[in-house]
Amino acid sequence: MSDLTLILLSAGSSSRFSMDVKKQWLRIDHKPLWYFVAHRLQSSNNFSKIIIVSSSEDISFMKNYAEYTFVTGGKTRQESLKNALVEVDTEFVLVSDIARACISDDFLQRIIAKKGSSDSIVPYLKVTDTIVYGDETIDREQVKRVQTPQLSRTKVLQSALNQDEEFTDESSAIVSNGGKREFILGEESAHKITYIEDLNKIPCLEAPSQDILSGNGFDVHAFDDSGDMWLGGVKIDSELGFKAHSDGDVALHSLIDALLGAAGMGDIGMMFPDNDESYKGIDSKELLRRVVTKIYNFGFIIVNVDITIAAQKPRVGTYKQAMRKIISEILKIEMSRVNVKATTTEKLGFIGREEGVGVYANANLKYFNWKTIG
Ligand SMILES: Nc1ccn([C@@H]2O[C@H](COP(=O)(O)OP(=O)(O)OP(=O)(O)O)[C@@H](O)[C@H]2O)c(=O)n1
Ligand SMILES: C[C@](O)(CO)[C@H](O)COP(=O)(O)O
Repeated sequence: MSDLTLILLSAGSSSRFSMDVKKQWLRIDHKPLWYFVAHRLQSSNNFSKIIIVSSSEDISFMKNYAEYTFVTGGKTRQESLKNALVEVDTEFVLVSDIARACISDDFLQRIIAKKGSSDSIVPYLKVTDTIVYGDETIDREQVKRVQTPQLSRTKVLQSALNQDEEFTDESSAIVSNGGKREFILGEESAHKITYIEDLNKIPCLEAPSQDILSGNGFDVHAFDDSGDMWLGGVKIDSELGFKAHSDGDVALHSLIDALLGAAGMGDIGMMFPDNDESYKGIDSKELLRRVVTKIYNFGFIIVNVDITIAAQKPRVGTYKQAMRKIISEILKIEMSRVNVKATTTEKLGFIGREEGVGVYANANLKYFNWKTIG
């Protein structure tokens, strides 16, 4: 049984990366970056457990990829780490930023070989530029650029993080609590992705797959006379509305399912349960906006969508352009990539009997190609 647990910190908000996609979700071929890193480190060593710390929203999607121990993070890196340490039952713990994507096997082995020789084993890089602090040029030989992974005695780290102070790395907390740290030479390829430009500074990342990911949706709503009729994001001139927990926009619901299907993110009912009062009467454009934000955050772009409205009534021909316009604005794609079709069912079935409307939708996604920027 291994005496070492790996914690990967992935609960940051990626704000300095300044893109719609969070850096954790950039694709390396088909793998999200967080999974690429976990998989890479996992194959280098026999860890007792691998703990991934992330936001609860991310964790629900992360579970699609692999069976790690997932822990919900906190407001700061340190809070996230404290949450994860609760799950650690080994003598030693290796902690790394998920954003250090290209840690080499040789580097990892050098750190692990030092296990037990100090409370904290810390990789660093030397500084080669002149360093000015305020107005004073300081001795650069005394300056170290601290990296991760850092290897700590679990109990020492737990106690160090109980101090009433915020630390930016494990070793600083340990030293401030009276523990010892030992520095070892780090490596350039363990550089942290903070800004988009950092992607050019690390060597091991393959371009994202350019496969098309396709999803479909289908939804039906019955007519009722309780409210306005909304279809494809547009108010329809009708004395009837749709029976629903939300505003009943059956076309947008079908489209949401198509988008979630293409992304592998479940379905509309999982995301917006119809027993949740906060969604009562909600504008479905708002639901679509939330889904689109997630789609982009999780590293996808939307290629095109196609919607077929099966309705004996209302006639939707005159509304199709308006639907395409509003949908393209919400999806942040060209209007030419949004198609809306309508058909009757030749008076057959529940649609033909004018009891309600059914909508089929299709969506195609691709991974965001980060190789083309930066
Ligand atoms: N509340 C937080 C904040 C950060 N981290 C993690 O700590 C590491 C170092 O943080 P950084 O690279 O700065 O990531 P972000 O916090 O996401 O970036 P930013 O500050 O630009 O928002 C990252 O792996 C990040 O996911 C974390 O687990 N929990
Ligand atoms: C731990 C760390 O990676 C060492 O350099 C760094 O301090 C964390 O980055 P952050 O930007 O302060 O979260």
